[in-house]
Amino acid sequence: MASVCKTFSRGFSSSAIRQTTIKHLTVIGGGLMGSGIAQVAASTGHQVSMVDQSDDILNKSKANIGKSLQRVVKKKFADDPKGGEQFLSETMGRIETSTSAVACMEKTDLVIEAIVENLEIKQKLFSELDAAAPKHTIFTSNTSSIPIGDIASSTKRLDRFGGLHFFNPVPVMKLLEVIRIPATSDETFNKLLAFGKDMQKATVNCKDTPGFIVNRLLVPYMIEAVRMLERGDASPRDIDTAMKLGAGYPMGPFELSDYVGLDTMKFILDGWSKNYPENPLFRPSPMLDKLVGEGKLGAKSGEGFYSYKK
Ligand SMILES: CCCCCCCCCCCCCC(=O)CC(=O)SCCNC(=O)CCNC(=O)[C@H](O)C(C)(C)COP(=O)(O)OP(=O)(O)OC[C@H]1O[C@@H](n2cnc3c(N)ncnc32)[C@H](O)[C@@H]1OP(=O)(O)O
Ligand SMILES: NC(=O)C1=CN([C@@H]2O[C@H](COP(=O)(O)OP(=O)(O)OC[C@H]3O[C@@H](n4cnc5c(N)ncnc54)[C@H](O)[C@@H]3O)[C@@H](O)[C@H]2O)C=CC1
Repeated sequence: MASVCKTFSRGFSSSAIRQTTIKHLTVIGGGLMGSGIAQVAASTGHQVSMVDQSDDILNKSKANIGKSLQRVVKKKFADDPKGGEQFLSETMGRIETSTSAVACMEKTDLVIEAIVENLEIKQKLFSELDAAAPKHTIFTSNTSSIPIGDIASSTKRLDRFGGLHFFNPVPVMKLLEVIRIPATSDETFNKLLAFGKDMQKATVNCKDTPGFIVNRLLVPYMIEAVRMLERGDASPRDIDTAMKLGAGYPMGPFELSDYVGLDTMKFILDGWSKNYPENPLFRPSPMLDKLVGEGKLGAKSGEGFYSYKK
């Protein structure tokens, strides 16, 4: 059921054959991830409703999308400023904002949830959406660490539920992990894979196992970096330099922590510590608790392991 998408601009597969019939999606959460997902969805021709808790937050999200799109335009339309302007205004024009997720359900084919990493809050949201959304609407979560099955259990549409795990920054990172729970139908899973292709991401399939693929490997590494600092083995700067120059990572673990957000890291650690109390890897981190307690959440708050204040 492929259809030709005529709205793409140059550099974004103007002749691409759309893989799915997902035309409208609702992205819930306009933070780091939600704004990136909304941006890429709109720039690949989808109509997007982006939802958050207040118009203030949504205005900031739209401003961030505008800045990120400028970077894309600078690169992709270096020799075509008019084309760049058109791409930017068409993309922004496909994004509408709302403070009510329920109000967006009527017209939506796909929900991507990217709110705070807390099971109870995600379940409450999805149970409300389940009552409001049309039968065909597929629900997904972008959770980093919560089992998709636990989130889906708050709904009656387990066959139309899956995980779409994007990576930060979404406009740059090429990977999308597509997760199925045992009840996810083949039809739903195939639609999610096809949607990933429409988003111009490379997809990998994964069962609903803790951390999926990337975070199963990344989280222990990040935890050990913080433990090294807590033990006084080395400074954040030296650990970051070592991993960049010695292991070829684009960012060291402390730069990446600040980029991901220390509040999100704490939600992940606390959640896994509750779910796997026997695993010493997930014991609380006094340093992380202190920083988050002081409101030092990383780049987004101006300070984390490093300072970003100008
Ligand atoms: C004991 C306690 C421990 C706590 C335990 C918990 C641990 C939890 C950890 C797990 C976290 C889970 C998060 C998750 O679920 C999954 C993730 O997303 S993990 C993060 C994955 N991301 C990365 O690893 C990013 C690595 N970094 C990079 O790739 C680069 O540094 C980055 C692209 C961010 C920036 O590149 P850099 O060269 O440094 O800077 P430039 O500014 O020059 O950018 C390069 C290039 O990219 C373009 N660009 C950058 N950002 C954007 C953007 N937002 N929008 C659009 N374009 C962007 C920029 O314009 C440049 O383009 P050029 O054409 O090259 O000029
Ligand atoms: N930060 C990262 O690098 C990555 C995060 N994730 C996951 O994505 C999700 C979002 O993370 P971030 O974007 O980093 O968080 P964030 O803190 O930047 O943004 C979350 C947004 O959700 C909004 N929100 C909270 N509750 C809401 C509700 N009930 N309804 C509507 N909006 C609500 C907040 O106002 C905030 O704007 C989390 O599940 C996280 O684990 C996944 C991949 C990478």
